[in-house]
Amino acid sequence: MKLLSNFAASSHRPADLHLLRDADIRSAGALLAACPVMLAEAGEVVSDAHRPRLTIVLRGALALQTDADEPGRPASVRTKILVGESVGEQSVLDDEPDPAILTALEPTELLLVGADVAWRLIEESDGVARNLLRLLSFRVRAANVQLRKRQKLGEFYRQLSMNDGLTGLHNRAWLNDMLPRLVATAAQSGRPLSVVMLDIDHFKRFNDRYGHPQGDQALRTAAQVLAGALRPTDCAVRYGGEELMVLLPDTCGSVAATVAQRLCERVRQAAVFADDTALPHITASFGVASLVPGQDEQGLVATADAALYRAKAAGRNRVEVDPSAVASRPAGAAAA
Ligand SMILES: Nc1nc2c(ncn2[C@@H]2O[C@H](COP(=O)(O)OP(=O)(O)OP(=O)(O)O)[C@@H](O)[C@H]2O)c(=O)[nH]1
Repeated sequence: MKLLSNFAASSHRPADLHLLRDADIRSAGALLAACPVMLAEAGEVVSDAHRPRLTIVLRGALALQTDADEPGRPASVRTKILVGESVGEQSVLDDEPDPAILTALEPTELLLVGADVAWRLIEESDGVARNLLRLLSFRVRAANVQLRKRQKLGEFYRQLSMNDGLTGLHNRAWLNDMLPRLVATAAQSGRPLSVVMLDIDHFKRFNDRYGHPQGDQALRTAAQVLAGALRPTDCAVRYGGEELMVLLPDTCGSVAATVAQRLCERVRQAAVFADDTALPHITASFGVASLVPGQDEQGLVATADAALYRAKAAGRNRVEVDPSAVASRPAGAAAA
C-alpha cells in the first residue's frame, strides 16, 4: 500500500464514514485527523495479521474473506466492504488481530485507524459507540442466519448420505450406525430384536433378460413393498446389491417370522412396471433371526444371512427361520 496523506489533508470528510453517522463529527474528525490514508492496488491484500485496527474504505471496494468462507472462493463473490464502510471493529474490541483477509477489488483508498484511536472514538463519542453496537448486532444476526443455513444443509447432506439413492431405503452406512445401538438397547432392556434378510431370486437372470434399468425397477418395487408393509418403528435397509434387510425392534422371532411371510407374499404379488410395461413378477427369499444373549450385531446379521442361504438352497421364494428366532419370545412371556 502507498501512503497518500493523513485524513485531515485528504479530500474525504468525516461525515462520509458510516461509523460517524449522527456522531459529534467535529471531535471525531479531530481524532481521525492524523490517521493515514493509503492507496491499495487492485488485488492487493491490505489486512494486518499482527495488529488490531479499523480499516475504512474511502474510495473503491474491498473483498472480505473470513475463516468461515470456503477456501478458494473468488474475491468477486465474497462479502464486499464499500465506500464509507469499515471492517475490523471486533478485532479492536477484543484486542486480537483480525484473521480475515481483505483484498482490494480495484484501486482503493483506505483510512487506517489504530486500536488506540478507535478506542478514543468509542470513549469520547456516544454516537460512534451506538453505531458500533448496531453494526456488531447486525453482523451477529447475519452470522446466525448463515450458521442456521449451514446446519440445515449439513442435516440435508447427512440424510442424503444415509439413504440409498435407488430405493430410498436406509443404506449400509445408516445400518452400521444404527444396528449396534439397537443391539445395545435390546441387550440392556431385555426386549427382543429381530432382523429379516431378503434377497431377490434369480436377479441376475432378470437383469440379463429384461435389462439393468428394469432390474432397478424390480428392486424399487421390492423396496416399496417393504416400506409400505412395516410399522413406523421398523426399518428397511438396502444391505447391498439386491439384498435388503428389515430391522424389527421389540419384535420376537415368531412375530418376525409372520412379518417375513407377509413380505414374501407381497413381493410375490407386487406388479413390476417399467415404462408402463408390466414385467414378470419377482420373488425373494427370506432369512429371519433374533438376537440371543451375548450376541453382537455381526453375529445377528450372520445368523439371518445363513437362514437366507438355507431359503435359497431349499428352492427360493420362501422364509427360513433361524432357531434363535423360534426360541425368541415376546418380552415378559414366561420361558417354557
Ligand atoms: N438392476 C440392478 N441389478 C443389481 C443391482 N445390484 C446388484 N444387482 C444384480 O443382482 C444380481 C445378483 O446375482 P446373483 O448374486 O448371482 O444372485 P441371483 O441371480 O439373484 O441368484 P440367487 O440369489 O441365487 O437367487 C447381479 O447380476 C447384480 O448385477 C442394482 O442396483 N440394480
